[in-house]
This record gives sequence, structure tokens and C-alpha cells, in this order.
Amino acid sequence: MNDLIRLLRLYRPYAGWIALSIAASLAATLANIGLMAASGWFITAMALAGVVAQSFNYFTPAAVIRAFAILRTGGRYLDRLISHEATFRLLATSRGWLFAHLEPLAPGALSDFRSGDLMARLKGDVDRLELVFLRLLAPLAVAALSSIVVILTLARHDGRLAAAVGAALLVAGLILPFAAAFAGRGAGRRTAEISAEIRTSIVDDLDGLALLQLTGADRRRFDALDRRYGDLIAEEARLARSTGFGQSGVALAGDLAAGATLLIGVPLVSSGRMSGPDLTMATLLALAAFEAFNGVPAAFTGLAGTLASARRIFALVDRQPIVVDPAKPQNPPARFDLEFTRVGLTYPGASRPALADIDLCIPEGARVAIVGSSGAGKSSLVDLLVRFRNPTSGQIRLGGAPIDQLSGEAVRERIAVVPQNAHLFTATIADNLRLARPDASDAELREAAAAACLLSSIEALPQGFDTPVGIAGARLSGGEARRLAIARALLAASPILVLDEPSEGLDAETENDLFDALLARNVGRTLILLTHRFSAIERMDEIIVIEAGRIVERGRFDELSERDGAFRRLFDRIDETIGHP
Ligand SMILES: Nc1ncnc2c1ncn2[C@@H]1O[C@H](COP(=O)(O)OP(=O)(O)OP(=O)(O)O)[C@@H](O)[C@H]1O
Repeated sequence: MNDLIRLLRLYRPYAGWIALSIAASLAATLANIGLMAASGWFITAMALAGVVAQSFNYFTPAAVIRAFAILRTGGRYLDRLISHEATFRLLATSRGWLFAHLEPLAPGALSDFRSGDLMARLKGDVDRLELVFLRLLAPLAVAALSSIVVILTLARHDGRLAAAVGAALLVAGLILPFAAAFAGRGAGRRTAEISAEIRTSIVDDLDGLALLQLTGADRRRFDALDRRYGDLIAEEARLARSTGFGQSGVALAGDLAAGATLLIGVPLVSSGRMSGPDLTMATLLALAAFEAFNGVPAAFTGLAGTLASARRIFALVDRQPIVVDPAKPQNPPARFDLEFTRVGLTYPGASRPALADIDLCIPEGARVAIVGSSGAGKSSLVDLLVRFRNPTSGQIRLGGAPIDQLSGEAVRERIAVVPQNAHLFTATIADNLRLARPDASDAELREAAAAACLLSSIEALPQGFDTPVGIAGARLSGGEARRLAIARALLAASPILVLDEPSEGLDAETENDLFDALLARNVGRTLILLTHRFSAIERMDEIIVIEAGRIVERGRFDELSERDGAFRRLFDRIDETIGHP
């Protein structure tokens, strides 16, 4: 119930549109009921007049029938127009609203969601939200309001007629749909869950299709998906049976109401308390009133699925971001020295800290390499630096300002990071570069590409900077993709540049050229390298060695190489594994 109320609150900005749509739909439904009833009355009255050879003014009823017919058509057209407009507005804002909640959660608070799952929530689950409005709220309101009009009209003729039809409407409008919804509630919820699971799997499988083929797991995954589709069809069949039970119940209630009208009305006509045409009108009025209830059982059985989708959306919206910006962020500093004071980080649920007692000062313009074996804590350090996470203890300062007093955006504008698997968008090379600076000129793009040793490769392409990079950069080699990501970071012109294994996948010559270019073109800019490669480390001002989350050694390359310490142990190990000179 709480979920339903919360869902209805989402509709509040559209209360006007919803009221308009209900008004148009009500006009069309009443016109339809009126058309049936007036036509019945008219035909019976004409027939009776013919039997007794009496003159009959057919102009007025004919005009009323025409008016009802026009109102019905116009009302239906308006109803479709308004309800679609309201639905699209609702969908557009719901998706925007959900995305606005998602954005501050990335990356930390979303790390346990698969991208397919997020996609399923943003698409399928949001789509289902409209159903409450389109199939439940509006039809139920129209059915209830039109029933009141029908009951009041019948009550003017005879109270028993009104009571009989009212009772049947109550059964058709509430009791049967509730029974159908109760019978189908499990199937409705499971339909939403299985649909979301299938969407998630499809996105995952498509992402990893090449790997699935390589490992021969594609057939197994396909069969598993097929089985889930089988489950979905079975649940939908169950749901359809419940809906069908509800709908046939509504039709039966309508027929029973018409029968009851005749049962009560015929004696009234015989005793002269009711005219023949009025009885036809009352009978058709009762029958037509049930048409408004046709969609109600489906709306009720669909509610469980819609609420399951709403719960999946609320679960996302209710997540708290890992890092919250200060209410009043400080002005960004003018200098860019980095200072870590006794910084520690323990991931939730972890038995040991990923980082502990990190004391580190990187002056503006310094060139520093941070090295350590896999899992030592290098990426965690960078996450803290760009405020993707807060340290569990200690403090980080940028230009003297505690970074938790700065907005995340201000920090990230000043610290550009190129992670190991930097994402490239499915767009052209130029589009990917301009993500960092939309107003960058062509000359600036060329300069950034040259600084990342990528210009000659781009110029060799027939479409140059307008070459599409393929899905997530699939048309580029690993080394090219990495250099494109570096060029993008260089274009951002942030005073601090952090590169995670920038030369991975490059041959020795290109690697050398890349570091020559990076060092020559970024004088004055702080450069932090996370790397295992000697050619890069040798040229850095300082090397910081991390082991199990702690700084265990630091110094210049020649000092550390001579010392029999952690640095030598680390690189002896790498030499053994990759046979580095
Ligand atoms: N989101 C997370 N939740 C829990 N533990 C994490 C998380 N991210 C990293 N860790 C753990 O923290 C430790 C440091 O990981 P980190 O990714 O910082 O290492 P790294 O030095 O960057 O490794 P690599 O060179 O392989 O990228 C590891 O033990 C890792 O398992």
C-alpha cells in the first residue's frame, strides 16, 4: 500500500492532465451509454407509435442520438490525445527523475548493480509505471463516476432497479477485480521480476558475447534464457487466466443486471408505472454501464507487477550516495599541492584496511610514480583523490583545502584521471575528445592527440577525427584506445593528471615516445603515474611503493634501485613474470 501511495505521489505534478484525461474519457463513456439508451428508447417508441398509428416527433430524439454519437467520437479522440500526452510527460520525467537519483550514486553506490539491471530498471520498470495511471486510475475513476450517473438515472424510475444494477456494478467494479488481482498477484509480481531478469541477462550476454563464444558457453546461456522465457510465458498465462476470469465475471454481471432490470421492469410496465421505451432504455443503460468496467480486472491483475517494478525503482532511489557534497562547498584553491595525512580506507565488510596511515605530499608540478603489486591499493588511493570515496580516517588536502570541503565536481575538474579501462563512447574520435572540452577547436584536438602520440594514427584514417570508434571503442586497438583516453584527459587541461598504466599494450618505441611527449608537453602540471613500467618510472621525480595498503618505500629511481627493499623485490618479481630487461 505504501508503495502505491508513493507511486501516486509521483503523479502529483500531472494531476491536471490526469483530471483532464478522466473528464474526456468520462464524457466519451457517458455519451456511449447515452447513445445506447437513447437509441433503445427511440426504436421502441417508434415501434409502439407505429403499432397504434400515432404521430411521433422523431426530430428531438434523433438530434439527441446524433449529439451523443458526436460526443462519443470527440470524447474518445480527446481522451486518447490527453492520456497519451500525460503518459509521455510522466514517462519522460520519471526517467529523468530516476537518472538524477542515479548520477550521484555512481560509481561507488552502484558497484553492486549490473549494467543490464540498471538498464532494466530505467527502461522496463519505468515503462510499467504508466500502467497505474493509464489502466487503473483513469478507468476506475471513469467507471465509478459513470456508474453513479447510471444509478441516479435508474433511481428516478424505480429504486429497486437502481439497487439491482448498483449491486451488480459493485460486484463487477470491485469484488471481481479484487478476486482476480488476489488470484494473479504472485504471477504479476513474478512477471515483473522475470522480465527484469531477462533484460539484465540479455544486456550482460550481449556485452560478453565474444567471450561466451570463445568459451563455448553461448549455447548454455541461450538455453538458460530460453527456459526463463518459458517461465515468463507460464506466468503471463496465469495472469491472463486471472484477468479472463475477472473480465468474464464483469460480462456476466452486466447480463445479470440487464436480466434483473427486465425482471423488475416488466411488472412496472404491465402496471403502467413505467413506459415500454423507458424499460428498453433502462435495460440498455444497465448493459452499457458495464462496458466501462471491461478494463478494470486487467488493471487490478497488472497492479502487482507494476508495484514490483515500482519497488525496484524505489530501491535504487533510496540508496544513499557514498560521498555527499558539503552543503556550502569552499571556493576551489588556487594552488594544487596534494597532501595526505594519515589517510586510511576500509571498505564496508572488509576484514583489513585497503589503505592505512598514508602520509604523502605531492607538490604542484611534481612527477610521481605510485607502484605496488596487484591489490596493493593504488586504485583505492585514486578513488579517494577524486572523491569517489571518503577516507575512513585522515584527511586529504588540495592546495591546502580539505577536499571534503570542496564539491566533487570542483575536485574532478582539477584532477583528471585516466583509468586502466577508460570508457570510450560509441561516437567519433572527435566526439570522444570533446567530452572533456566541448568547445575545443580542431587545432586543440590535434594538439591533444599529438601529446598522446596518436595524431599520426588518426591522420592515417580516411575519416580522420570523424572516424567512429565503434561500440565502446571496439574498432581501436587497446593501445590506441588508451592513448585516446589520455588525449581526452590532456584536453581537459586539469592541473593534476593521474594515469593508470598509460603505456599498457604499447611497443617499446611508442611507449618511449608517449612518455617523451607527456613529460615535454606537461611542464608545470602534476603527473601521477600508476605503473609497472621501468621506462616511465625512471623519469619520475619520486617513486612511492605501496604494499598491502601502506607506503613502504619512497625515493628516486636510482636510490630505490640500489636499495635492497620493496621496490627491488617488486620489480624482480615483475622481471621474472614478464621477462623485462
Ligand atoms: N569496492 C571494493 N569493495 C571492497 N574491497 C575492495 C573494493 N575495491 C578494492 N577493494 C580491495 O581493496 C584492495 C586494494 O584494491 P585496489 O583496487 O586499490 O588495488 P590496486 O593496487 O589498484 O590493484 P591493481 O593494480 O590490480 O588494479 C584489494 O584488496 C581489493 O580487493
